[in-house]
Amino acid sequence: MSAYSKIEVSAPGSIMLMGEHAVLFGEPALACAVDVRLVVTLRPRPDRQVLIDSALGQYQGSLDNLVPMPALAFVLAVIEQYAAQLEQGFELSIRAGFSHTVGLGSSAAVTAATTAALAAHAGHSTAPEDLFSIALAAVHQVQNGRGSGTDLAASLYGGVIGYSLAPCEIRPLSGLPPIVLYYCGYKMKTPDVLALVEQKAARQPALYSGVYRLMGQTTQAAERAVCEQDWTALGELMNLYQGLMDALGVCDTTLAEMIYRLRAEPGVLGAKISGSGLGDCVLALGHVESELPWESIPVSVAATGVEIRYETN
Ligand SMILES: C[C@@](O)(CCO)CC(=O)[O-]
Repeated sequence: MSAYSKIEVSAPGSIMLMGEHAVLFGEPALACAVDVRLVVTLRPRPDRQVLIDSALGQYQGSLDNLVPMPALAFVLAVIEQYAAQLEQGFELSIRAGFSHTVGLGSSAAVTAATTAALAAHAGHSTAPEDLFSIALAAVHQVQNGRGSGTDLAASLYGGVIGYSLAPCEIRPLSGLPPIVLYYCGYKMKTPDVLALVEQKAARQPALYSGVYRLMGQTTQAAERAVCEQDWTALGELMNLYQGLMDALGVCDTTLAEMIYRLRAEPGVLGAKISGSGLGDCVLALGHVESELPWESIPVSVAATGVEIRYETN
């Protein structure tokens, strides 16, 4: 029997500040954990049953026979990583303090929190570097090998990070000035956007490589700006990166309108798409005074990543 009656893991949401797309081609990225959290609670069971209760659906299965359910794909992919090593099943309850439709990294947060809960239940290391490789394998399983893991790293480690995929490097950075996220009202799934960009890149491979290299140089300069707390430079680099995302083909009329409207605000230092593009969110650095017609989400950086609490009775 387990020595605990409950394991509670909370993981923060996250946003991509820079490095979108290019990070998948070896360039650096910048991301941060944000102050909205998702909580996964695991209660061990005496048998090998797996019960999941979440806003995305209810699930009932067994560690020996995990039936796919698309709405819970990330959670089930993590469970699959541990199933053979677990003696006892469990009940999992998932509660998010933020919507999974806006670009706050809810898939990364649920993957990070579930990985930590199952590692704890299996008696494995819960050090972020150990959780990271398992969580990334689960993401790759769901997304056919696609996904940089930038948002996962931000959710697991917390704070502001510089990130590179291969070799994997997570660099903790200092704080950020105010950020506001605006949701455009629709989004396209990241793997679908990546597939579109892949098609375009296949027609102009040399030019796309050049754009990814420039994106990498821009992100490196942005990481220096964050280290030096030079927010004017960071804002300019965000605008530059946005131009490169437009060149890749992931901007559209609504996102462009939002970006130019935000840049006209006196308190805004820079504005760009956050995430894969073709919908979802625009990120503005600085203060926005005017009422704008899009859902706004003020963001503050979450200093802590995944937190694990055991309860005994
Ligand atoms: C487009 C992309 O770079 C960011 C999506 O938030 C994909 C990834 O990093 O996995």
